[in-house]
Order: sequence, then C-alpha cells, then structure tokens
Amino acid sequence: MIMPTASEPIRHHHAHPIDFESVREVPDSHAWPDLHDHPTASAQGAAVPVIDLSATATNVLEQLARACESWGAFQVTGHGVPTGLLRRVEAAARGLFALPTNRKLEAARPDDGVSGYGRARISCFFPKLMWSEGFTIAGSPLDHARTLWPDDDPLAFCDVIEEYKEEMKKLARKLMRMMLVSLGLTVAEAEGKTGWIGPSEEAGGMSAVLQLNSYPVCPDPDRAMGMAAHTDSTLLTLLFQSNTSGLQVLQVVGDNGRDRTARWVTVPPMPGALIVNVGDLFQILSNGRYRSVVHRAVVSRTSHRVSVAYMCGPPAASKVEPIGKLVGPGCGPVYRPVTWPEYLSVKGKLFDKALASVMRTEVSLERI
Ligand SMILES: C=C1C[C@]23C[C@@]1(O)CC[C@H]2[C@@]12CCC[C@@](C)(C(=O)O1)[C@H]2[C@@H]3C(=O)O
Ligand SMILES: O=C(O)CCC(=O)C(=O)O
Ligand SMILES: [Fe+2]
Repeated sequence: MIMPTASEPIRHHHAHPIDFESVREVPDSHAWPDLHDHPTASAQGAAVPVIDLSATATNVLEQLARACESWGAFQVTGHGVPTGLLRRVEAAARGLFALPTNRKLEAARPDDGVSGYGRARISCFFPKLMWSEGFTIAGSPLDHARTLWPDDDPLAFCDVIEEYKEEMKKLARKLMRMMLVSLGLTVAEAEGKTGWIGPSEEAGGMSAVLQLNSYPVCPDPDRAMGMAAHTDSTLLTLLFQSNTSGLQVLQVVGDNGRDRTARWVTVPPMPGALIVNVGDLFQILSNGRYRSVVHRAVVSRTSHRVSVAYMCGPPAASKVEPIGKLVGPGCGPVYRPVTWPEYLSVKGKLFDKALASVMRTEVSLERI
C-alpha cells in the first residue's frame, strides 16, 4: 500500500482535474504502483453480511453484533427507503458530475471549507491522485445548486437531496439504536446515553454530511485508484453504490499480533441494498468493541460508477466518549472525549494515526 505521510500533507500541483472522459491512458500523476498490497478475496470466500432489517422475528441484533465485530460493515435490505428515491438520488449525482468541468469548478470546495466540488479530502496524504471526483454537501444544497444550474430550476436537485437526507436520517437513528442495543444497552439507555437518537431530538439530533462520488471509466483500472484505503471519521456511514461494483473492505484474517494478514473483499452490489460502515467515532463510543472498517473503491474499464455516502455524526458540540456501561472493570475507557469537529481536525492532520492519537493511555498500537 502507498503509505500516507501523515506529518506532511502533500500539495498536489495539478490544480485542475484531468479530463477523465478523454484520456486514453492513465497519466503518471494517477498511476498507483501498489494496488495489490493485499490479495483480493475470491467470490467463493466469506462475504460481507447482508441483514434484512424488516425480518423482526429473526435475530437481527445478533446478526448486527457479529457483522460489526467481524467486518465493521454490512449491507442492509428491508430498510424502508423507497427504491425510487435511490434511483432519483443516483440520477441527481450523475447529472451533477456530467456538468462541464468549468461549471463544477465554480462550485469548488474552498480550501478552508467542507462543502463543494473537488477531490477527496484525504488526497493530500497520498503521492498519487485518485480516479474520482467528489461533491460534499454540508447543510443546504441550495447555494451549490444555484451555482451549478444558473439557468435551470435549482430546486429539482435540492428536493431530491433533502428528501434523501431525511430518509437517511431516520435509518441512521434506527441503526444507531439497534447497534447500541446489540452491544448490551437497553433501548432506554441507547436513546438516553447520548441524547442524539432519542424520540425527541432535544439534544440536537445527529448531524450529517452527504458525499457524492463519481468514478469515471478508466483505461487501465489495475493502475488507478478510485478512493484510497481509509476509515470514515463518522459514527456510521450509509453508502448507496447502485448497481456497479467498486467498494472493497479490508478483512483482517489472522489477527494474532505480527501474523496479521488481510485481504480486500469486494462488496457486491445488491438491488435496493444500502451498505453500512462503522466509523471511527462509533469505535470510540463502543470503547473499541466495534471497529471502523478500512475500505477503498476501485474503478472499472467499462462502467462509470457513482456512489452516495451519508456520513453521520453527533451534533457538533457533543463530546463522543466510551459509553460507561461498555467500559469493563478490567479495561478503562480507551479513548478520550472528542467532538466531531475536533476529531475531523485531528484526522486532517494525522489521517490513519488519528484514532491512536485520541487514546487515553499508551495502549499498544496493535489494539487499533
Ligand atoms: C464530515 C466529513 C467526513 C469526511 C471529511 C468531512 O469533513 C467531509 C467529507 C468526508 C469525506 C468523504 C469522502 C471520504 C473521506 C475520507 C474524505 O476524504 O472526505 C471523508 C471524510 C472522513 O470521513 O474523514
Ligand atoms: O464509493 C465508494 O464505494 C466508497 C466511498 C467512500 O468510501 C466514502 O465516500 O467515504
Ligand atoms: Fe469511506
């Protein structure tokens, strides 16, 4: 794997994105030498679990616990989000990325901002550029939409984004509750402990950022990287990858100290399913019991893939810390309290060392 150089973020000199549509080969700026750092699992191997949330009679909570403990990711069906809305949000994302580059650059994310068009934030930790474009929406999409579609009705885009965010919010609250209960909390404890997912949203509810990703077709997918390996700095991420494969999660096979081996496992697209990733903040909340999943996206020679990630976190002012009931007598709280903005700032400096840096004591790095 190309190792990020956490201490010195790289300033890429290519201010303008390459024209992915017209290039016939992968330029040196985008050629990754080591895409095959770990083997890719065969189709017959173990797969990321699929959990039907509507199957209330079955042991959904046990399935969730197993999926979170052994993978940090799972697919959900029976989630109640209408298929038509998934289609519409995909079309909205495709419409946005199909705009001319100069129009998209007018909506570029400012250096000090969160929202807008550009390459993934983590780009600066890697010497090579990724084969993707992103659009980040924090708060209302209206200003972006007015810039992107000055001659058309911006509300067409905004309506679908707002509707999608509402549905995702409901689902994220439900999943948060179920995952906390799967860790041994009562429903009342799950709702009360943090105050973010209770029946009323008095404590501010959860906050979220919507990330649209576009992975154009690539003439040499074995040398290009769609989205480099990372964990999400969220509590949970709900990802829609439509019907195009690309997402891979890192499965750690042997976890006995130095013999740790890992492989990339492709998450196959399933019609109507959503993928749930455990994020870094859930790892903190659960005192390390559910660990955030390392994942990446690879690209294809034939399909232009888009994905939509609902990146869900606590309200900005809330401290996230290990839940008391999950802190055993033999093991104190592993992490110190952090707010989401504090953690994002640490992640922006230390990338894959961020979780280690918010540990309370010098616990062995093997634990994270
Ligand atoms: C809330 C956030 C998570 C994120 C950084 C951000 O401030 C806004 C963009 C998010 C995103 C989306 C694509 C992948 C990712 C790693 C990135 O580069 O930007 C995530 C960030 C994250 O989870 O750390
Ligand atoms: O496109 C994908 O499948 C992954 C995207 C992702 O990891 C992200 O947006 O954080
Ligand atoms: Fe991610």
